[in-house]
Amino acid sequence: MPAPEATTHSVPNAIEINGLTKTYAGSGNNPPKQALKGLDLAIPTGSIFGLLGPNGAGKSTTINILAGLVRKSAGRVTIWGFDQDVNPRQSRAAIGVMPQELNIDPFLSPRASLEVQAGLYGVPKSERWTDELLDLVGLTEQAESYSRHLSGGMKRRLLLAKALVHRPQILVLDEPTAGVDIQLRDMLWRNVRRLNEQGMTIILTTHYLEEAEEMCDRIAIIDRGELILSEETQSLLGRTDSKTLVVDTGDARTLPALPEGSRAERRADGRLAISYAPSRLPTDGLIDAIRAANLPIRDIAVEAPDLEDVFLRMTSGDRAKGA
Ligand SMILES: Nc1ncnc2c1ncn2[C@@H]1O[C@H](COP(=O)(O)OP(=O)(O)OP(=O)(O)O)[C@@H](O)[C@H]1O
Repeated sequence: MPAPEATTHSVPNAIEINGLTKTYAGSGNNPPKQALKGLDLAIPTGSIFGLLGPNGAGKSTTINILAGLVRKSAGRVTIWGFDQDVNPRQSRAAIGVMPQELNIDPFLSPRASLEVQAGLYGVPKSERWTDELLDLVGLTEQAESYSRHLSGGMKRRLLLAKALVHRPQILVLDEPTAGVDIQLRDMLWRNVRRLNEQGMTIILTTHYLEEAEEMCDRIAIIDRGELILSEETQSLLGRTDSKTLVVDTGDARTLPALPEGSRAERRADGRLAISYAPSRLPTDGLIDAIRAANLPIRDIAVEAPDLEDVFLRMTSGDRAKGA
């Protein structure tokens, strides 16, 4: 169990990372690799926090340092108010990590795996919640089977349960839905939301930007070992100040005269697409212009930018092109 002091106090930031640096030693022909270059990051208590970045950005390195699996080269990591270097036991007790790899002992049953894990964290028998955990992740029926007989999805469920044995305040999920089916994904997100509602801070990495947009209230983007931004998801999506008004004008194909600052084109399906900056041009001004051009409006929709647009603009791809 977490140390008593870890359970009774609350902190504004579940995790604080300051000047975090990691250089992996080189080997053979490979030079040393600086994976993190002085990362600063605060993860507010109670959030569902998305850590995003292109391949090789340093996400796994960050998570593995939080989990105590990789040693940082420099910097400070505070977990639930406990400095990892000063109070390693308490900081470890406050966090549970569901790793990417399916690292499960094939000869233990799910129940035994959870009991062993609880033992590793020093959870007294009277405080274990093995049955509840098995139920939570839908493994009650398989509780006594050999883990090697579990499907990939079931192994992932078991990893989630293992991350929770010591009732951590913070749950970290590293690419939890990579390659999983929709059913498992839904189970995972239902549980994540429920745990978050009960007060648990959730940190996840994902390659699925739609998923981050849907699940996370706050998102940090890192790239090449540096923080690019850390913002509320909504404000991040508002950053691009660009929307597209899409109008079905039936058979009419002319382009209307539009206010300055907007741009119209016909899409392959014949619909009129007008891109504009909502902060400068109100949508109804565009609709007036379409009416003034005597174009029928059969259907109308406004497309807002999604996280993918923001992400591509903020990370290496576009920055390298000078965008
Ligand atoms: N054990 C290691 N030894 C040497 N270099 C490493 C090691 N682990 C990671 N790296 C390098 O550090 C950089 C950051 O890797 P990391 O796995 O943290 O990125 P990531 O953002 O998680 O990427 P991905 O999305 O591909 O998992 C990469 O350039 C990677 O090649």
